Amino acid sequence: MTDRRLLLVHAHPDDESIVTGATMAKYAAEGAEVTLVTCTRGEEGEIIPPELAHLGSDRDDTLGEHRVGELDKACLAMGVRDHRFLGGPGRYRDSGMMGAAANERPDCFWRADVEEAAHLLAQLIREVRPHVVVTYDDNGGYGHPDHIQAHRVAVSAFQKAAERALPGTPWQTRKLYAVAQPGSVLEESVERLRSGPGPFRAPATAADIAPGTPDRLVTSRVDASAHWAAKVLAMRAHATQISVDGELFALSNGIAQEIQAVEYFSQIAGPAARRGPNGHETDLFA
Ligand SMILES: CC(=O)N[C@H]1[C@@H](O[C@@H]2[C@H](O)[C@H](O)[C@@H](O)[C@H](O)[C@H]2O)O[C@H](CO)[C@@H](O)[C@@H]1O
Ligand SMILES: [Zn+2]
Repeated sequence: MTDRRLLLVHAHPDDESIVTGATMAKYAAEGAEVTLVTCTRGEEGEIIPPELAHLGSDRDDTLGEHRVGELDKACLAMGVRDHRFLGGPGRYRDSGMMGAAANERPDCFWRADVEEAAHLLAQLIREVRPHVVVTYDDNGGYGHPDHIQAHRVAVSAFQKAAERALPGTPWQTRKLYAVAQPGSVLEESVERLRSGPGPFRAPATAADIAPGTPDRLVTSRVDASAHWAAKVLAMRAHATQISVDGELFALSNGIAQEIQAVEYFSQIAGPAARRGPNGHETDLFA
């Protein structure tokens, strides 16, 4: 086992590539052990290529299995060799966007027992013994129920894994982070996209992309520029969810976004980050 082990908790197959793909590729390339935990198989996703529309939850309902294959290709592109589905493939189903009928399904992640799911994740954490765990902020980044639930489960599991009361060998992960999108970075990106959206729709405001993270809460800036190409390949693997054109991409909503190889994080728990001259730490393992 190396002395740098990173575990990431993501909600759907595509999130890992979109928001942490460059960071995962960087650390994997540098010899760290990178474990990806995905909470659902993305069964309720929209489908971009018309020829795959039949996979949808309102038709064959086989999009989940298809996205498992997309995720395998994305992991290959990032050099990530350890991937798990929380509770095993299909244990928790994609809940759909907030307010969707799929939120009411008893098997959806949004209706999961958080402590039961956290116990499953804590067992994974004790097996992997990561130095760093990455998840989302308490709004799930943009309010998607599965992202919010992933945050809740990850925070609870981070604590449970270290509890001595639980049977097994405790493991105290050193640092816990949330993925961040600094508001200032988002605004600058939207300015560029408004005049150059490529083949996609220009965002009217930053809110069209994400609420953004207050800059003061952003602790870490990982520059994985050398791994930008790996991130692009990983994003292209998620062809039902993501369209890529040069340095731009769009989800099924068609709104242009930039493919960034500098990825940001907010530390949630662990020893305070040592900040560099621009106010950020640059290595999650520091
Ligand atoms: C990045 C992410 O979390 N994608 C989720 C999300 O997909 C969005 C959803 O279908 C929305 O309706 C679209 O407008 C948007 O373009 C999509 O990115 O929610 C899906 C359903 O829960 C999920 O499968 C997908 O991975
Ligand atoms: Zn998602």
